Amino acid sequence: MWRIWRRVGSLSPLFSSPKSSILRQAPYRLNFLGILSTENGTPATIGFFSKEKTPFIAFVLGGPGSGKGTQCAKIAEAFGFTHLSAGDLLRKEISSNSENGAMILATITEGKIVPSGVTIKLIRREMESIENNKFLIDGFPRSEENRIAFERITGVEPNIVLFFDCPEDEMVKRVLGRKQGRVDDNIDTIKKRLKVFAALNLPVINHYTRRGKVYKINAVGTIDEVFEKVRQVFDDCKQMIK
Ligand SMILES: Nc1ncnc2c1ncn2[C@@H]1O[C@H](COP(=O)(O)OP(=O)(O)O)[C@@H](O)[C@H]1O
Ligand SMILES: O=c1ccn([C@@H]2O[C@H](COP(=O)(O)OP(=O)(O)O)[C@@H](O)[C@H]2O)c(=O)[nH]1
Ligand SMILES: [Mg+2]
Repeated sequence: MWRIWRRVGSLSPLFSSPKSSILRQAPYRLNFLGILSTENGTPATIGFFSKEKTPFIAFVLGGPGSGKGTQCAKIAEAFGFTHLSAGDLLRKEISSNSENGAMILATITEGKIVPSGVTIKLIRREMESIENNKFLIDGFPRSEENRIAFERITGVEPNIVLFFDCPEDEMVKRVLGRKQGRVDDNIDTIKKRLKVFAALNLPVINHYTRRGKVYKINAVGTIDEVFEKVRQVFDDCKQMIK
């Protein structure tokens, strides 16, 4: 059984339940390759959804500029995770002139959300090609539709969700100071992204809060100060990270 028990710590004010299961205990599930896999593993599955290879997944969420990417880089280094930034994967698609490139560019420029199928395909491709069992999925899911599609396609839920909680004025300041040449790092797009965050992304965080999976982290402070709080979360979760 894929059942784990989580310690409840002072770090996790959003916990609604002291225990949760890694996987929803569905009678069957589809793996990334579309192979039907039963609870007891028959027929044999390939990829992540065989029991031996089911990865530990942390979704890393928060508004634009809350520090997701910065903290993910530090978590990856300190705890051996593979960092998958959904935004970076989409930007790579744009620069590789893929068939969806123009649509993705227009969507990002407007601060809207790329269709779930496109983003999940990119995440899936990375997860299948990387030999690691610990993934940080940064900036995804950004809507309930994203979340439901991911869970339907993979048959799994994230083990934990980090939520970087940051005041809007601080997020705006950080995004405008980012200087990475991004098409969406301008005041007009940021305003739209903040609205999209409140309308579509917060419901995802609320959903996982109800599932007892969210670690809410105050994102105000220096990068190192924030990372100390993040480190405590991952130290706390060591038992459940394979
Ligand atoms: N704790 C922090 N304090 C000040 N600036 C930060 C902090 N964390 C990140 N930044 C800076 O803010 C900008 C946005 O950070 P980033 O990690 O890209 O956020 P996100 O991925 O959530 O949009 C970057 O320029 C980054 O260097
Ligand atoms: O799952 C995702 C992740 C990103 N984006 C798009 O890519 C942009 C930039 O995302 P990223 O995570 O890079 O931004 P950040 O929050 O780090 O500033 C978002 O505003 C969306 O337009 C998306 O559509 N789906
Ligand atoms: Mg980012």
